[in-house]
Formats: sequence, C-alpha cells, structure tokens
Amino acid sequence: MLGEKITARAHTNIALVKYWGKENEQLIIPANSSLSLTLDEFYTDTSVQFDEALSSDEVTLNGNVVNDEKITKFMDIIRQKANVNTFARIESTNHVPTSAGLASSASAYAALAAAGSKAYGLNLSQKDLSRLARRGSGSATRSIFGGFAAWNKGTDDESSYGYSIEDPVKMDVNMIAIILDNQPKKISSRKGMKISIETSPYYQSWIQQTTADFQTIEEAIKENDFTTLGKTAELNAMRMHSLTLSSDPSYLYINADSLEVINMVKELRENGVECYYTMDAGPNVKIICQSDKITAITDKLSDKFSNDQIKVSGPGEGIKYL
Ligand SMILES: O=C(O)C[C@@](O)(CF)CCOP(=O)(O)OP(=O)(O)O
Repeated sequence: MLGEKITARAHTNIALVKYWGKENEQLIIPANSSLSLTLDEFYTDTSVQFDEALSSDEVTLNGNVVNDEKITKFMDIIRQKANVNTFARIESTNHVPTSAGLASSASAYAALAAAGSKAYGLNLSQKDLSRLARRGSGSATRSIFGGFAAWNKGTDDESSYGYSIEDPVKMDVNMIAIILDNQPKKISSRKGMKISIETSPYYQSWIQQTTADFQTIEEAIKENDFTTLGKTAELNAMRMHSLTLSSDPSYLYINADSLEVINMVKELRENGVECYYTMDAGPNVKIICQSDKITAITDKLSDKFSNDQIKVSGPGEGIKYL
C-alpha cells in the first residue's frame, strides 16, 4: 500500500543563547534552555511517503542517496508512535550548506518530523512536533517555530520542548551569514558538546551564565532592546567556544577567516555601525544587525569575501506543509 506523499518546509535557526551539552544523550535532553532566531534564507524541504514495497527507508539528500542510521532510528520513533511498520521514501533538499555550522540539522530534522509524522497519519501539536524533532537533533526543536523561539530544557521527554517567543518578530533584526567553509566539519556538534560537558572545567559556570543570558535576551525581546540582545548573544557564543578551547582534547571551530570577520565587526562597531557576531559548530560567522546597517556591513565584507559567500537573512517562519 502506498501512503500519501507529504512535503514540509522548515527553516534553520541560529541560537542567540546556545545549546551545548546534553543531560540525556538518548532522549536529547539539554543541560540548559536555549533561544534562537529562525532565518528566512536557509531552509529544508522534505517529503515522506510510506510504501509497503520497500524493505528499508530510502533516503535522498539533494538528489544523492544517503545511508544514515540516525534517520532510520528517527523514522522508527515515528513508526512506533503511529503503530505502522512500513518503510518510507524520503526526499530532502537542503537550501543550507550542509553541516557547515549553519545548523542544517535543525531544519532537516524539523522538516522530517513534520512530513514524517503527517505521512504516517499522526497529527501532532506544535509542542509534540518539537519534542519529536528534538529526538533527531536538539536544535531542530526550535525550528518548528518562526521568529524568536526557545527550547525549554525540561528533565524528560515530556517536559523538553520548543515554544514560540515572538512570531512575527517586532524587533528589526537580521543575520548576515558569511559562508567561509561549507565542508562538513571535523568535530560534529554532537561529538564536540560531549567532549566539553565531560572535560571542560568551566562547564558549570557556562550553565549559570547561559541561564542568565536566556533571561536577559528574553527581556530584551520584550523591550525591543536590540543592543542588549546583540551584546548578550555575542558574549554567549564566545563563552560557548571557550568550552571547546578548555576541553581535553582542546579543539577550536574558529579559524583564521572567522577571526578576519570578527575583527571586521569590531572595526564596524568602532565606526558607529552597530552589529554583533555569533558562531556555531563551524567556522562560519553570522552577523546580527538592524536593517539600516546591512549595506555598510556587506560593503565591508565584500573587501575580502565574494558575494556568494554573503547571505542576508531576515526572520523566517515556522514549519509549513507545501
Ligand atoms: O544551535 C545551538 O543551540 C548551538 C549549536 O548549533 C552549536 F553551536 C548546537 C547544535 O547542536 P545540534 O546539531 O542540534 O546537536 P545534536 O542535538 O547532537 O544533534
């Protein structure tokens, strides 16, 4: 029997308050709550159709066959919830440079959770959809929602879920992604955060600080205070990266190009162009700015980087079915 083909689109999100460590690896329960901005420019479209003729899930990503047991394990969670054993054909198109620290797993697992659950006849609430997406990749929890979203840490599968903070976004806020390297990174976020939580001597102070940062940014959103949001996000990102440096073995996602961009941001700020930077598990830098500063920033960036490396994003929307 052939099921209905369901297609969903999820946008990636960039954390302003980072998730960097799990309390429970199997359920992907984080060590702290996190908060992000969903972006309009980067998204994943995924279609799912179950087919009794299949003897395993068939997965393609950007037209290429993918064999990833993480995907099959994720689909098994959906099959168990739907009480259906049939395998599925999954076609995914990433409008994000895959696994280059541009959070492609966030949009990928959010889209797969939405298309997969609906294809198997589940009609999940947004909250339950975010709990399901969380089982694929932690940051996907937030990509179910548009604009500013949060992932409530929780303590178990039931209490660890995403929720919308503000969508549509009132604050004038954009992110400019500079794509320095779209090669898959050597240390995945999953591996990196495990090393940090297990070996960095600063991990506990990170948890205290990031809990405070969450409240600061939540308040800044309410007060439409871009400066506090940007400043706090920049410090939070660098504190996350200090965990990688202080791990054993020490490692670093920041490379020479990243530092080039960071110094440009500091020069821009010294010259009165307010902007802030954030980074995830890769060398790419994202610059947080308001609309009237975009041109000054992209002009400065184009001194060193080509136009196809520079991508401006406004706030993106939550999950939708196509
Ligand atoms: O997005 C953030 O909060 C910060 C990060 O992007 C890195 F800086 C973490 C992304 O981690 P993810 O890929 O979701 O890990 P998984 O749960 O092991 O799949």
